[in-house]
Amino acid sequence: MTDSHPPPADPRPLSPYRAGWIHFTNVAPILDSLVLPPGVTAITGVPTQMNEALLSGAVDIANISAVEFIRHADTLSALPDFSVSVLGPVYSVNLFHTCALSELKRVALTSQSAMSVALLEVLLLEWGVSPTLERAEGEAEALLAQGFDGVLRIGDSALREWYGVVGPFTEATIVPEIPQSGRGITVTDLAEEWFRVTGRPFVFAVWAYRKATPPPAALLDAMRAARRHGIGHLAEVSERHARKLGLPADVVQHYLWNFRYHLEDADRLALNEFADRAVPGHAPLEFGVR
Ligand SMILES: C=C(O[C@@H]1C=C(C(=O)O)C=C[C@H]1O)C(=O)O
Repeated sequence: MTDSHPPPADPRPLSPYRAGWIHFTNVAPILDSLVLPPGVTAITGVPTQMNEALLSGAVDIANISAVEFIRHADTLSALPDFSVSVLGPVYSVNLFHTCALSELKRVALTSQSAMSVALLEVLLLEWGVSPTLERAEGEAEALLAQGFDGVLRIGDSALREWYGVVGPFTEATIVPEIPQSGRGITVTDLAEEWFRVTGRPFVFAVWAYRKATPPPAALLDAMRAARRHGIGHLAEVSERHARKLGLPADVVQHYLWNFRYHLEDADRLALNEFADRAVPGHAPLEFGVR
């Protein structure tokens, strides 16, 4: 008699399972109330750090820049129903500039983001310009004063800087017309530009995992419960983050309810269109476990 056991019915690894979360405010409605199931651990960081953590194998699943999912579509799968997308403006992926878009010569890039840089490259083709692109950290306004004519910023600091340049205002001001300039600086929202060019949503992040290590069902259940709770308590989430960001709660609440946290057909079509433009020859995009 050998001491062999039948293989487990569910081949997904039970533990330890490692997650990497980009914990910008825009993911707060999913992550703030997430209770990790036993056997799952999580680290946090900015998009480029979580992209690297997933690709190097330091974590098994992460919400990563969608362009890295596209570039590594041969080894990565994405959850079929989670995303950070918008239809139209996003407010936190901004090009701050002091000249017309068609006259850009020198643009500072953020080193926190892969997705916004890839989106900017697609849009530069549309605008018919090819400025030099350099990584440079710091406040947009300071970099513009140092000789850059465009500065790309994302996430919480971009949201705060946008408000600082074009504010103060209330939610009532954003909806009919997004305030776009102040103090000699224009703010171009890259997701709004993508919508103007394609008429589609823009998918910034997906929850991707290496095909060999799909997430346990308990983690997916916990993520869906956390998302239901977060979206159901958006006013509280917004107030908490507004205090941290130093922004009015109604502006933060508008920022958050504007996101599409469920990846739907329109988002997949948009992701495929972006993939074909930004990463020609990419492997087919695969959406895995439910
Ligand atoms: C829209 C944003 O979304 C984030 C932007 C990402 C990127 O630019 O690589 C990655 C994940 C998203 O959560 C933002 O932070 O401003």
